[in-house]
Amino acid sequence: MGWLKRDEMKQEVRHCVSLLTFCFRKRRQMVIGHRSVSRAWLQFVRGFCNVHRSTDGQWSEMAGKRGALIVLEGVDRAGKTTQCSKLVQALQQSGRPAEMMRFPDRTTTIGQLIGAYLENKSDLEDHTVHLLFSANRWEMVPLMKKKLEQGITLVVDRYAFSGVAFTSAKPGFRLDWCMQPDVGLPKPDLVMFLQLNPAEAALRGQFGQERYETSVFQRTVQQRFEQLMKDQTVNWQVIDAAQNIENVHKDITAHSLNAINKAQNLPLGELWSETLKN
Ligand SMILES: Nc1ncnc2c1ncn2[C@@H]1O[C@H](COP(=O)(O)OP(=O)(O)OP(=O)(O)O)[C@@H](O)[C@H]1O
Ligand SMILES: Cc1cn([C@H]2C[C@H](O)[C@@H](COP(=O)(O)O)O2)c(=O)[nH]c1=O
Repeated sequence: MGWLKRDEMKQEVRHCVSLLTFCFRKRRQMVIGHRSVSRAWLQFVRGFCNVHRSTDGQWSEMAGKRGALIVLEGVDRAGKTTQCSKLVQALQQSGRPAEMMRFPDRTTTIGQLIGAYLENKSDLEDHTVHLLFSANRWEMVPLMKKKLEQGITLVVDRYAFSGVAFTSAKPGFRLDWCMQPDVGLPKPDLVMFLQLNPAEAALRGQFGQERYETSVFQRTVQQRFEQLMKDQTVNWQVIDAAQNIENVHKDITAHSLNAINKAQNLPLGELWSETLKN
């Protein structure tokens, strides 16, 4: 038998820990007097193997091995949601704890105001709605940090880059003004820009229903994203989103695995803290 690769080794260790946990739970039920000894032994085994199980039952590595913050960006209908779901599924299936988030998160009180605005059910002043989008990210920061610390990789459908690209596509909005409210957010370890011609994106499912879904506006949004991608403090990767779904997924997975490996021993950064200093 050949040597096990690092990931296969980790899988093996996780299986052993599962088995040991099961055995000791059974033993605990039988030998009540030795309960504390069994618990201590279990903790030792998990600590030794550097793994723990989160509340939703996923295995993850302990302190020092944080999850990665991975963001997918692009114009409307570029395929972000499709690819976020596929990536999370693939990571989970390979034993890497991962969860999806999306912005705007329309479930919160702030998110509901944004949702009504996007669906043209209400009107909001342009600066106000920009700040609401940003507040909708800040309200999720404690949860995001907690999950990353637990070793869970977060795959995020849009982030502050959409915030800046969409608002600055409106007349009278400077890029740096738009960036300011999001300075200091958790900095993504990787931002993948799904590159697709806005004209092609407009041909995909149900385009045109929400406020920003006009080809003219999306073309300006695309230009603003291109300006943001010049910032070398952010790890941007451009993905050809005109390929079929499986090939886009392959590209995204390769970049993500690389970012996950690199991020696990690095501290989480702060977005745009350096970029806007001068
Ligand atoms: N690579 C692809 N090729 C063709 N169609 C695709 C591809 N990826 C996604 N689609 C289709 O395009 C539509 C939009 O996909 P999806 O919702 O993933 O995009 P999105 O970028 O999240 O959109 P939005 O930002 O507008 O919510 C869906 O009907 C989806 O099935
Ligand atoms: C995060 C964010 C998004 N937007 C825009 C971009 C889209 O047109 C919608 C969200 O649509 P989705 O289908 O829910 O992805 O909102 C924005 O203007 N500002 C932001 O910060």
